[in-house]
Amino acid sequence: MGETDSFFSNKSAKIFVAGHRGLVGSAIVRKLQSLEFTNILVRTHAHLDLTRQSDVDSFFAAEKPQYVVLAAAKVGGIHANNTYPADFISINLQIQTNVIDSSYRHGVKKILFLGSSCIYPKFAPQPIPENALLSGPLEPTNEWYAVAKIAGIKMCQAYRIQHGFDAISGMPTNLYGPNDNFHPENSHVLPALMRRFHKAKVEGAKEVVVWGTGSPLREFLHVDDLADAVVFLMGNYSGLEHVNIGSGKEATIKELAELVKEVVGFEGELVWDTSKPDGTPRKLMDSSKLASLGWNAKISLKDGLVDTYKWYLENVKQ
Ligand SMILES: NC(=O)C1=CN([C@@H]2O[C@H](COP(=O)(O)OP(=O)(O)OC[C@H]3O[C@@H](n4cnc5c(N)ncnc54)[C@H](OP(=O)(O)O)[C@@H]3O)[C@@H](O)[C@H]2O)C=CC1
Ligand SMILES: C[C@H]1O[C@H](OP(=O)(O)OP(=O)(O)OC[C@H]2O[C@@H](n3cnc4c(=O)[nH]c(N)nc43)[C@H](O)[C@@H]2O)[C@@H](O)[C@@H](O)C1=O
Repeated sequence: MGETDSFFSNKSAKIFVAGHRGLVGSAIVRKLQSLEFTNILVRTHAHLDLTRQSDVDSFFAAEKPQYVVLAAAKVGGIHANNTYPADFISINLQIQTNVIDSSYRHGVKKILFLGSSCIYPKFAPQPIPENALLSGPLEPTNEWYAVAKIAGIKMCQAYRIQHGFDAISGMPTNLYGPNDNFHPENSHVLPALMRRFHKAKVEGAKEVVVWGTGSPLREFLHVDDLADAVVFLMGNYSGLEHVNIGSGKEATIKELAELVKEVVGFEGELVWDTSKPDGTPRKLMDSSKLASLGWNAKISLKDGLVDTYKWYLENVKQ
């Protein structure tokens, strides 16, 4: 079946995984290694700053990767997005523009760009289909990041239309798992709560503060499922439209907090800080397009939380 077939058939192809030390990039490297890909190209941020156009160009000219997965980005939770809008729009636009353009100009066979479910309008129809893109106003707490990600999708489409470049985009829902960012303020809700409940358990605290009202709904996907989907798309999809990547399962923030509390073993009370923003009320994606291609998520939220807490205890300095 032509081009898409060749990704799985050449295990020695040079694959650049940008952002390989992050939550997503590290999971993609693990997945590629488990499939016995032998030529995975990585660079730390310190060795290659992807916002520097000429450095990125020189890197691609010297290394000539055949495939690229772009998992390097400025990423954070609701507070970070709301507090550092300039960083979220400018760093992401720079990284993705440099990597997509250099990939095209240096003969990369295929690139996968990662966006996020926040690209969709705040009040999009639920579950959100791919064609809800640009159909209404964005959620204000993350519109800067969303605009950058929308530009990334459009850049992939434009390079495909004008140059025939095989650039595809995957839109993951909220992710979690090993190598997540557990920063107390700047992280996403799941690692933030895991850290806070763990600290409270160790210190014998009676209560834990959780942000917002607890009513927003979120769809969570374990990063190992996401990595599986990314590799699946590299081998099986070459279309113009971006592809939603979700679990199809949603929980309120209150339900999530109760589950994290149970997994961590904290026995105190939850206190809601309603001065903190709720963000989008609901963002369940319609992942039927990916399902029709033959991919579905496998890891339940409970199992994923148990796995992530184990990783946290073994790897994060307490
Ligand atoms: N986490 C989530 O819930 C979701 C993530 N995504 C998408 O997945 C992708 C990866 O996110 P995630 O793994 O969570 O993010 P992380 O923050 O865990 O990882 C991002 C990686 O990118 C690197 N990076 C950042 N800036 C630069 C730069 N200028 N030059 C080189 N490397 C850089 C970081 O290195 P360093 O730490 O050294 O700066 C880090 O290794 C992003 O595109 C994100 O939008 C989409 C939906 C949800
Ligand atoms: C992946 C996605 O991630 C972000 O959007 P978000 O889904 O709103 O992300 P979040 O995980 O930070 O919050 C989810 C919900 O949880 C509540 N909440 C409770 N307590 C804590 C808490 O302690 N920390 C955080 N961060 N949130 C908390 C919080 O108030 C909100 O209602 C964007 O960056 C966006 O750009 C994006 O792509």
